[in-house]
Amino acid sequence: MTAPLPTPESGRHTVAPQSPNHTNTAPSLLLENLSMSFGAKTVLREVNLDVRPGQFVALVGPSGAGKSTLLRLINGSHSPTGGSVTVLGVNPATCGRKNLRKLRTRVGFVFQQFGLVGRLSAMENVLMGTLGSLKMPRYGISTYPRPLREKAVANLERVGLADQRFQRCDTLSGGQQQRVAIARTLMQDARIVLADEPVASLDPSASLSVLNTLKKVSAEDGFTVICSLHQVDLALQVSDRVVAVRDGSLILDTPTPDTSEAAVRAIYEKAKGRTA
Ligand SMILES: Nc1ncnc2c1ncn2[C@@H]1O[C@H](COP(=O)(O)OP(=O)(O)OP(=O)(O)O)[C@@H](O)[C@H]1O
Repeated sequence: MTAPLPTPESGRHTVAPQSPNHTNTAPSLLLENLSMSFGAKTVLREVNLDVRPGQFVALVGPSGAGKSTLLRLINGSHSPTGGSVTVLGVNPATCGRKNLRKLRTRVGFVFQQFGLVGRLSAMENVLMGTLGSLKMPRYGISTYPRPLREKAVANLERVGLADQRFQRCDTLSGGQQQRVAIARTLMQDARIVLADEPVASLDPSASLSVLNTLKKVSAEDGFTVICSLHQVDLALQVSDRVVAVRDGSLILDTPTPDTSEAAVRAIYEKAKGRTA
């Protein structure tokens, strides 16, 4: 059953589709009139967005549109020059260092370049996802508490890599490495995962496999995903909702079933036309 859509307020992109089981919960992410400038350059303009728990949002838009900046604002790596970000009920720009550290344990990040330690095994990289919650640094798998080791194996199983757990990460394929990075994020029990072009360096088949893995585990655990992607076909295959940014403005916010590949591709074509 599809949840009814709220009536959009005039002039604002507001709540789009909601996860059917989470219709009355607080948003995972709320952006209100969010603006960002670097010096004289305005990169984001008055962005409004309300994302409910469990949604998989594909963030699309041409190069330079402001997608990574948006993810960095959500993560608290940048402070906005206007408006506000509320993530899991917390404003990362004003919550203070201690609360920001706490918030980041509940916000996972998946990067284009995986962010793994190549000379370490898949298992140890996954265990490193728990370091934020441990008091002491750890050296080697056996120095992690047993329940965490069991959880790491379970998470590697969930992403289809239990058999490769002792393999060095730099000997895994790109798609496998990104699935290790997802398993590492699962160790945090994150409630929201920000993925910045997670499949940009992978071939189409590995890209689909990684995104399907992310979708599967997010559905199992009920966490929210905000995933920037340039591959329009993949964005439409895996997301519940498509949000497009162009020149720093949010220009499309729609349930995925209500849009088409042509409509999303047109956003890129128009940008190309302007710079041609
Ligand atoms: N720290 C910074 N200082 C100055 N300008 C910045 C900074 N970070 C980003 N920008 C500028 O902001 C604009 C948006 O960049 P951003 O990386 O957010 O775009 P994007 O949509 O993620 O692009 P891509 O798809 O190519 O990754 C670009 O013009 C970029 O040069």
